[in-house]
Order: sequence, then structure tokens, then C-alpha cells
Amino acid sequence: MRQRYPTRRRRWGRSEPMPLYVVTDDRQAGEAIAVLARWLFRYRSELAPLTTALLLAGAAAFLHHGHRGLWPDVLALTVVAVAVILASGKRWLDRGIERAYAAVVAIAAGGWFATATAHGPTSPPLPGLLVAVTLICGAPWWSHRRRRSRVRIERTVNAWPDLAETIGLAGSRVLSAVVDLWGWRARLALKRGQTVTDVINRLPAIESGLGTRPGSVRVEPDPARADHCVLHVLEKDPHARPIPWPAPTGTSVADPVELGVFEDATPVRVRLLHRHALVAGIAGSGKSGILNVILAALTAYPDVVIWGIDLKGGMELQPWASCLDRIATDPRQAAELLADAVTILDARAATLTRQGARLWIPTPEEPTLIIVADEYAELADESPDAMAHADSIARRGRAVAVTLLAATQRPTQAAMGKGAVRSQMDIRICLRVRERRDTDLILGQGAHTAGWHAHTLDAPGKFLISAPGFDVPRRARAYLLTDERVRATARAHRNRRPRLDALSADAIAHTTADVEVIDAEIIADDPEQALWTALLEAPDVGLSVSQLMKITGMGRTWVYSRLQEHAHAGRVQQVSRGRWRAAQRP
Ligand SMILES: Nc1ncnc2c1ncn2[C@@H]1O[C@H](COP(=O)(O)OP(=O)(O)OP(=O)(O)O)[C@@H](O)[C@H]1O
Repeated sequence: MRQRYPTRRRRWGRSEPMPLYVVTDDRQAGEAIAVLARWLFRYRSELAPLTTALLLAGAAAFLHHGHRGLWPDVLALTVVAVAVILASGKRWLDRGIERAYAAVVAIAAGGWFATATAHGPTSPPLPGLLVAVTLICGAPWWSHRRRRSRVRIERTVNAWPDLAETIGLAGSRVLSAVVDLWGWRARLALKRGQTVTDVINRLPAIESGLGTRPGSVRVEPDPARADHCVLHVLEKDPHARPIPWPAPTGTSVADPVELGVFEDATPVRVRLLHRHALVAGIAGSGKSGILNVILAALTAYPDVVIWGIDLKGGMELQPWASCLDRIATDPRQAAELLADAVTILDARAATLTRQGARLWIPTPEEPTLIIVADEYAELADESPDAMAHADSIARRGRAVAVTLLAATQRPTQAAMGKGAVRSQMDIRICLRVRERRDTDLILGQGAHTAGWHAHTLDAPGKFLISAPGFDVPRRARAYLLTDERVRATARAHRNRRPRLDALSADAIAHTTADVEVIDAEIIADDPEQALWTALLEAPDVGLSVSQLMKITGMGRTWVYSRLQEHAHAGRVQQVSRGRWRAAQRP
């Protein structure tokens, strides 16, 4: 009983006034003083401006009584204090505004103290002035966010032993705590036998115990100690607002692509070369947003050819059409495209074997081939052939630089669990999911238990990434490209796109052979009519500008200007870079 009494008393705060006790013995006065002293100690930070004012008044009264001639010395000390703050205050106060505040407080306090020493602290207007200066200088102090956070941490650290018991982490200790930009961080030492998973499983209880908003506490394991972890409390959400896309910095597909930023403001930079990637999340979670960020970066590189599969009828990838070498918009085209990718893969593999090399190193002349597939699960449902090819690419494509970037809304067992595709995905980007088990489906069995809580991501574009170098669950938010930015970026990058290398192009030459048949069938009496007929009858992959020049017998400028007119009127569409066909065909 004697042990529990003081423990409970420690928890009383402003919101929970101390209950009324009827105490019958003489210790009442002693208890009241002890409670008052504890209260003063607990709120010492908030009371600091008042305490300083009282100390100044007391000291001034003392000096005025016996040593009033010392006022010039007080003034000189004030000048020295201000000089020290301005010259070397950076050691204690890293922000300029804080140092300026400290200097102003020193001038006000020193000035008042010197005057009060000379004339007496009670001589008017000095008492009123002291009250005014205390309130004016106290206001920034009371409202200062970092000070308040520091005080809150101190109280939390003191209360941790009780809190730990309540939330089921009894025996854990706070080793250190610091305030950071968005809240505070504490290093925890766990009781022997406790693990980071125990802490992760108690996250909602910790949030409740700390009185923070749901979803505001993160736990990061300590790579060096299984019985240590870092607790990160975010008082403000660093990802509350969309983050605009900064222009890409890389020059080659070998450079990492910057997807967004983590909560500590470090960029999420991931290398796509020789790796397959999966982007998954529910509708509206921001998959297309992430594809846009990746495409905006990739289309700037001269050593990557991009093919697209978009089973939403080309809706998602259409803005990038002028930068894509090829687009498939239905399951049949998708199967053909993937079959061609496997042909390229085989041709490259055979060449590498002949050369005794192991890796296809991309250059602008021999680019890497990345196949961007939106709605990947649809493909699984509608084209088993396509899945067989995708499986092949997933297993054998890395070394020869033929890789997949798949986005899916439904990480179904059929699409993700079977075959090699999911297990071969080196980079997994998990946006918001509906159910916990979807996290395991995307990131791998056991991910949810290990703290990858994708179901708690609460805004589009927020994601978790599991990839080489990213093995702890850290929340990030992808950059956002507006539609206008997507169009402008595609326009800026379209003339820099490389073509497939001769080896790969020859391996799939049959695709262009289909197109040649059409060339022969069109008669170019009337160039306008010939152009339109050709566009109407163009194959799914479209016709190139040089083919249209041949068919119409007209020059490049004429063909371009007619195509622009048709495109402007919505009559033709650019199927992929430099390939056109009529928007609606008979
Ligand atoms: N990184 C981001 N930051 C802020 N908002 C975003 C971000 N990414 C996407 N959004 C917003 O979320 C909405 C849905 O995004 P998006 O279309 O990318 O989702 P999706 O997962 O592709 O959806 P669907 O599966 O229906 O195609 C859009 O209005 C977009 O503006």
C-alpha cells in the first residue's frame, strides 16, 4: 500500500485535479508543502519567467539596500552576457531566432536589474515594468514548440516505468530522448526476453498511454541490439501535404530513382537497373502516382527503352505514349509484347553466353528494357499466356536487363502467390491496403507481424518500401506530379528516347513485318485520303512517321502537321513513341 500511494500521486496532472483527502493526522501541513513543492518542480519550465522575475526583484532589493553603487557593474555584466550569447551562443542554441530572443531577454533583465539596484525595485514604474517585461518576454517562452516538446518528453520519461507496466512492456527503460523537427524520439532498452515485435504489437496501447493521435508512433529496431529499439513519436505528420516532384538528378538508368521522402525528410532513392519492381495498393492509393514518378525519371535516361502494358485501355500510360517504345492495351497485345520481351531476353542471353559475360550493361546504344505493367492482376485473370511469359522474364530477365515494373490493385494469390513473379520482385512498394494479409501478399509472409502496417497508411502516395537497403518499415510519401507536369515532362523527354539495340530489334523483327504488308496495300493518289486510310487500317502497334511518309509520298513536315491536326481534333492517337493510328477504327 505504501508503495502504490506515491505512484498514483505522480500521475495527477492539470486535467486531473488532486482528489480531496480527509487526513486525520498532523502530517497534513507537511503533505501540502510536499505536494506544492512537487507541483512547482513539475511546472518549473512553465514557471521559469516568473521565477526569474522574482529572483531579479529579490536580488535588486538586496543590492539596493547595501550596495546600490554597484549598478554600473550590473550593467557591464549585462553587456558581457549579451556579447557572449551573440558570439558563442550557437553551442547551446542552434537557431538564430532563439539566440536573438536570449539576447533581448538578457538586455531587458539586465537593464531592469541595474535600474532597480540604483533606485530600488519598488520605486515606480519599476514594479509595473517588471510585470510587463515578464509577460512580454515570457510569451515566446511559453509558446515555444521545442521547449514544450522537451518538457513533455521529460514528463514521459519520468512516467515511463508506470506507463510501461500499463501497456504490457514492464521492465523497459528509456535510455535517452531527443526532440526533433516533427516530435521526439526515445531509445528504449527492453527487459530481457522482450523483443521489438512485442513493442510493435503494443503500438495502439503505447499511443493511448502517451495520449498521442492514433498512428503517430513508429518503432525502429536497433540493428546492433535485439533488446533495444527506437520509439519515434510524430506530433505533426510530416507527410500531411503532397510533396511536389523535384526534377530528376540522374543521367542513367544505373542511377537511383528518387520516389519521395521518408518521415525524417531523407529521400527514398532506389535503383531499378537489373531489378524487378512491384507497386501495389488499393484503388486510389497512388499507384499511378508512383508510376508517374518512375516514368518521369526513366524517360529522362538515354539508356532505357520502356514498353507499357495498360489494360485500362491505355488510360494510365497514354500521357507517356510519346516516350514509350510500345504500348499494349488489351490482353492479346500484352501477351505478344511479353512474348517479344522473352525473345529479346533469349537473344541477349545467348549473346552474353557467347561473349562469356554475365551482365548486360546498358548504354544508349544497348539500352535496358523495362516493361511497365499497370493492373498486373487483370493480366493474370485475362491472359494465362501473358503470365507464362511474365514468369519467364521475372526469373531470367535481370541479368540481361529485361525487367518488369508491375502495378496492381489486387495482389491476388493467383497473380502474386503463384509462379515466380512475386518472389522475384526485388523492390516492393506497398501503398495502402485494405486488409492486413494483403501486406503479407505484397511484401512477403510475416511482413505484417514484423511491423509493416500498410493498412494504417492514411493518404494517397504514402507507402512502405522493401528493397535491397530498405529492410525496416519506414513510411514514405511519393512525390506528386500533376497532370500538367506529366504532359510537360513527356514533351520534354520524347525526343531523347533511344531505340532498341539491333540485336533485340532483329530478334522481334516479325512485328514490323506485319506493318510492311499494310504499306503495300495503300495507294497514294490523294495524300490526305491515303494518310487517313492508313491510320484507319493501321495495326495495333500503329504506323511510324516514315511509313506514313512512304504511303502518302509526302515529306516529314507535311505528315507531322497533318498528324498534329488529327490529334488535336481527337481523331488519331499516338500509340507509342512515333507510332500513330486512328483513335476509332472501323
Ligand atoms: N504522392 C501523392 N501525393 C498526394 N496525392 C497523391 C499522390 N499520389 C496520388 N495522389 C492523389 O490520389 C488520387 C489517386 O491516385 P492514383 O490515381 O495514383 O491512385 P491509383 O492507386 O492508381 O488508383 P486506381 O487503382 O484507381 O488507378 C489522385 O487524385 C492523386 O492526385
